[in-house]
Amino acid sequence: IRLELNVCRARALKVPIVRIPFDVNNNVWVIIQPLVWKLLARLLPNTPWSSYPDVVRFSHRNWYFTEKSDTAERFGRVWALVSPGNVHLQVSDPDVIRDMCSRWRDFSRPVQIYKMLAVYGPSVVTVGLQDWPRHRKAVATTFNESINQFVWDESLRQALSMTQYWTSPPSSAAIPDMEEDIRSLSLNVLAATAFREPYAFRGSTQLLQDSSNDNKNDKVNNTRTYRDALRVVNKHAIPLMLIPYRYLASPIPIIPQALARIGRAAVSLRGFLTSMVAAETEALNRGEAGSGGLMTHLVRSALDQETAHRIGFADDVKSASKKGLLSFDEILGNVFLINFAGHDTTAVTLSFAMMLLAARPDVQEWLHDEIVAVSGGRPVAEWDYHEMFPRLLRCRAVFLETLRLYAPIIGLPKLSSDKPQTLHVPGRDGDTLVVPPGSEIYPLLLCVQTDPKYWPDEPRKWKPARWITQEGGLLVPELGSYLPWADGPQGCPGKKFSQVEAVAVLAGLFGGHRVRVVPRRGESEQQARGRAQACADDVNYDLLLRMNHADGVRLQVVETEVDG
Ligand code: HEM
Repeated sequence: IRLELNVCRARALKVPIVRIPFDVNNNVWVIIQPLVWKLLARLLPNTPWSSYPDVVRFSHRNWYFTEKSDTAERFGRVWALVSPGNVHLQVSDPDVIRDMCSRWRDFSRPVQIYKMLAVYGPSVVTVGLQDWPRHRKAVATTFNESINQFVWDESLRQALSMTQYWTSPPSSAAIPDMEEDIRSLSLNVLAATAFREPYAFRGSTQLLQDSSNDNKNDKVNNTRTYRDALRVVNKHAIPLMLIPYRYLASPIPIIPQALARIGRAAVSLRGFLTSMVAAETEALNRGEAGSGGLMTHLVRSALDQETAHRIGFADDVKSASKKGLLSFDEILGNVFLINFAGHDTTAVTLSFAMMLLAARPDVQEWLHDEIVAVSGGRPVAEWDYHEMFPRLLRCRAVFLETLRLYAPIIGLPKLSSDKPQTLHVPGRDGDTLVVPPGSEIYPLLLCVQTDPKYWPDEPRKWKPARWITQEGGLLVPELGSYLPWADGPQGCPGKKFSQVEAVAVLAGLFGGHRVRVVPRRGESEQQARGRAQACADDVNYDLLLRMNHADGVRLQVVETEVDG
């Protein structure tokens, strides 16, 4: 009955409708659906996914990825996915998406689904419309060119250490855990950028060794440094979002040891952050420069200048809000958020890029030629950010193309305000769509990013070369047709940060090395590469888009042979 009531609501909008029996985000369905798909594959082996009826295809949580631009062809640029839970309007018109992103008050982010990210306090993604500009102003000022310069230097340093780890035994035969190593690298870059304090790279096997030594020495916490605490907190963010860390860390005996350990790491992280924020505040009060990291910029943009000498921060959220500043808890909330938003997004994209590059030695060659030409054979320690980053267009192309097809965030839900909102949608009656108050609307990023109208050259193929124009510059996609970092005032402030990190890592690695797939017994090199491509296309979307079985393809990094 609820499904049919929702169908009636959707019909009133005069848009094509696809019915599904469960809301794709329904918690029970999220948990049981992998089993359902496994069972289906077993019962009907070799049945192509495209031959299933819509009711099956659109009940899959990954339908954005599997359908790509087909929905625009079949249903047009605005249509509705209707379940007993809700009507989800789907939009794949670049102009309409940009219009919605710029009208952030009319089409806001549904903050209630991000509330759980407020582990240490409110942040730019958890507060309502009224407080959002205050948070955004403080967060946006932290991202500047001096930070990018540091990200470049640190990412190169980490990439060299990672390459050394990958080319030394035991990893030289095959990388034990490529995804985990790239996550470590990305975490080290973020941790170092916060306070301009570098950390040594530790590969997955070294981390296992560290943790077993800690257990032997009875160190229950393994959070000796800010980076270690951040690693545990980021890795176990989901339990921390569900249960307040104070409860996990409390000495209640019924709390399992594993959870208690996570709780203690969260308490340690708060302690590190508190003392670091205090140090930055004192430096400011003494008229000193501070560390110059992300944290210095955040503290300075959020600090209450009038009372800095006395208490450092506006006392509470209310007084901070009156002055347009951030309270202490809000600063901690935003530091956590920046770390959370900036860690896995870049790391999973780099992991996809590694897998795809392993499948395509020709693209590695293409990258290598550019890196050698731009660096002029100088050692990595002399690679200058301002001189090299703008010229490493092929490295940037690999990252941009990976984000086009494998964007880590593929759903950007919007909620229309409490008044009807009009959108200009060409081709509809009167070229308008009136969106009822409180409607959920989803811009279909992967649909526009694979639409042949905007990406005419084999849009579903991973082809980094499409980003290099005939004049040798970087392609500027048609407005609204490429949105992995979203768009408008609420778009990602870490866009350049992530590009600088990714380009440095790719240049640092592929300047002198190649990655290859280790073939299975009896498998040809060609078949092994096909397996790497298939692995990149076998994905799951939990918090981010990830490969299901990256560990099923063994990669090896080898030094590039010098000609002659
Ligand atoms: C490939 C890498 C990245 C991608 C694809 C990405 C994507 C996005 C997207 C799509 C949003 C908007 C989310 C929404 O509206 O619901 C966003 C927001 C945000 N991102 Fe990123 N991001 C990346 C890297 C980073 C990095 C490296 C940082 C920081 C170091 C960062 C910090 C943030 C923050 C703070 C926000 C919230 C902005 C606001 O609400 O005003 N991101 N990101």
